[in-house]
Amino acid sequence: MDVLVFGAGSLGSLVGGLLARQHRVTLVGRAPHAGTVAAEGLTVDGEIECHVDPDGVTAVPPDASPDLAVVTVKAYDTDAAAAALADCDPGTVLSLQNGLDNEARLGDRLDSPVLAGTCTYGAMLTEPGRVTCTGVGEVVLGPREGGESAAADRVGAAFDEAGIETTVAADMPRRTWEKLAVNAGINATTALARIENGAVLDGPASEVAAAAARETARAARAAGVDLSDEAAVAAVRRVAEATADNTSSMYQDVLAERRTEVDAINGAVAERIDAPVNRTLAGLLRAWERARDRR
Ligand SMILES: NC(=O)C1=CN([C@@H]2O[C@H](COP(=O)(O)OP(=O)(O)OC[C@H]3O[C@@H](n4cnc5c(N)ncnc54)[C@H](OP(=O)(O)O)[C@@H]3O)[C@@H](O)[C@H]2O)C=CC1
Ligand SMILES: CC(C)(CO)C(=O)C(=O)O
Repeated sequence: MDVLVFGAGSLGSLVGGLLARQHRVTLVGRAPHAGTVAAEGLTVDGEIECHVDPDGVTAVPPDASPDLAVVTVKAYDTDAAAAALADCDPGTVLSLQNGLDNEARLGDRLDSPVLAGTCTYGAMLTEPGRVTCTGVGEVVLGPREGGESAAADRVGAAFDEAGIETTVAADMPRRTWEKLAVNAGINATTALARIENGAVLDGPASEVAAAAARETARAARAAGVDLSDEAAVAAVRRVAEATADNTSSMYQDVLAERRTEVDAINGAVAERIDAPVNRTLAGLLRAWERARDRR
């Protein structure tokens, strides 16, 4: 399969690197990483080790016509990704991003079928040309509106062939909302309290995380998706246990003084229903981002 990964930072480099063991892959990322990949290849280390030779570029090549485009930019860059992909008319598009509405935004702007995906692999770009796999997880993908499709089966088979743990699912709307509940519960709570994921399992942070997850489940049900409060809270606890020592991506963003994905996570919940916990978490993170922008 001819695969173009749009947004070759941490996750895109890991997924693209693993896919390159079996497929022709182009990583679209930033300098100097893209140049190093083009000149010297990409090294994957950590829980998976390999060295592969994908193409590395800083823009979608004018003659690109990929069978699959995997979108791995941060949620706030999704519209720009869609604009950049419009000209190359990918056979299928797959979002592996966190947050709500990424697939809808891509679908609104592209003619290609857009698949939803969730990913529990952990990735960290450590230097140009090198990405560390910090956790082997699973990719779950399927049609964004649910059900089955030949495109989802093809992409699932291609990921499988490359040795990526993959499930093709017919219930992506529920799974996307469940992942949102996990991120709504863990990310902002850990970023604001400056704690590792495991600290939401008990103590003062646990009720904040559970309340944010319950509100997310309520927003899911308002959108016609069957996600119970109990399932959402159980998912937060399961992930917090499995990633107890992790610094969540939002906490990492705050530590590095980077913009966060709060708008697509807690903000997306608070936009849909009256959700005081998510509204407060989003408000505090946005206040921090505003102060950061002014520094
Ligand atoms: N890292 C992880 O382990 C996991 C991440 N995710 C999700 O995956 C998504 C990506 O996360 P992550 O990989 O950590 O983020 P990164 O910031 O590491 O990667 C995104 C990359 O895309 C680049 N990019 C953005 N716009 C363009 C463009 N127009 N052209 C070329 N490159 C571009 C960014 O560059 P720049 O920063 O210069 O804009 C950055 O290098 C997020 O939604 C995250 O929540 C999900 C599961 C695990
Ligand atoms: C699952 C979790 C919470 C792992 O840290 C994550 O997706 C993130 O940090 O963004």
